[in-house]
Amino acid sequence: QCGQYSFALEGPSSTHPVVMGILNITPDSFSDGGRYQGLEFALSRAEEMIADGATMIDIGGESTRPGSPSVPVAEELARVMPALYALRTLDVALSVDTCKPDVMREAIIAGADMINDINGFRAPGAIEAVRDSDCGLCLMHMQATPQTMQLAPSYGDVVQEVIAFLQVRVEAMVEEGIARERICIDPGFGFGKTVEHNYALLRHLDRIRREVGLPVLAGLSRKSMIGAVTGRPVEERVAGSVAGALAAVAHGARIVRVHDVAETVDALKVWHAANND
Ligand SMILES: Cn1c(SCC(=O)Nc2ccccc2)nc2c(=O)[nH]c(N)nc21
Repeated sequence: QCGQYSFALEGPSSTHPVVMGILNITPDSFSDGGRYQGLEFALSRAEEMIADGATMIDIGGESTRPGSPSVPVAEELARVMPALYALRTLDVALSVDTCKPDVMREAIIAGADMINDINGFRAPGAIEAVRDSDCGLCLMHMQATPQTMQLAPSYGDVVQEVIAFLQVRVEAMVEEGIARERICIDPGFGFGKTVEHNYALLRHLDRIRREVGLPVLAGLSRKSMIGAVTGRPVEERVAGSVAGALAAVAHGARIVRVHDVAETVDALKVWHAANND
């Protein structure tokens, strides 16, 4: 199972970017109450995203909205693990979005193909939890914590500081025995950045890829950086998000994390046809 991460990045995806569909399983996505209906929903949503062309799915059990409270590990496991077991029968690479070493460990045992840690594997025990496996690891930049990151984001040179953070974290992981080719990097759009910071990072994504030397994952979908320039509320940000995904791929992203899979896949197909002979 873990090997599907590398497969997702090679094969047909070596020339085409990977579209990773977002599957939120936070309680409000169990809006109809029961966990079972939630699982039914998760499975049908995953099948829909695969049919629409997603080759990876990101399963997240903890909301990371600015100011959101942290979820106890038992609760996060109770949300993530049933979904992971339900989805691992599908022909798709599975990414689990968590910062907790205990959740990482269980997710890997259950066959997760990638661990997606918005905290850059900085929690005590996080690197140990993922070391003895071969699953992919997404290393994301965040300034401060979800509780404080949007209070007053500040940088001297945001691109240089994000590059430096990623380089230091990659070296720390390699030092602790993590194979470098398991890692993809992510500037963390919206995690302790102003709109201007986010667009500077997007414009210089290729420099980030070159200077850190690893595949880039970009997650702009429906975020406030899209809303800020379109004036659209979250549910009306599809066109802006698709444009953001194209821009990210044009600037070197290998994986784009999106809500609107069908629209993004179609746009990337046309983009590819227009830019590759
Ligand atoms: C788990 N996760 C998230 S959650 C935040 C989010 O989607 N907010 C949001 C969603 C919809 C509307 C407004 C904001 N963003 C990233 C990312 O950019 N990269 C990686 N690797 N993982 C990520």
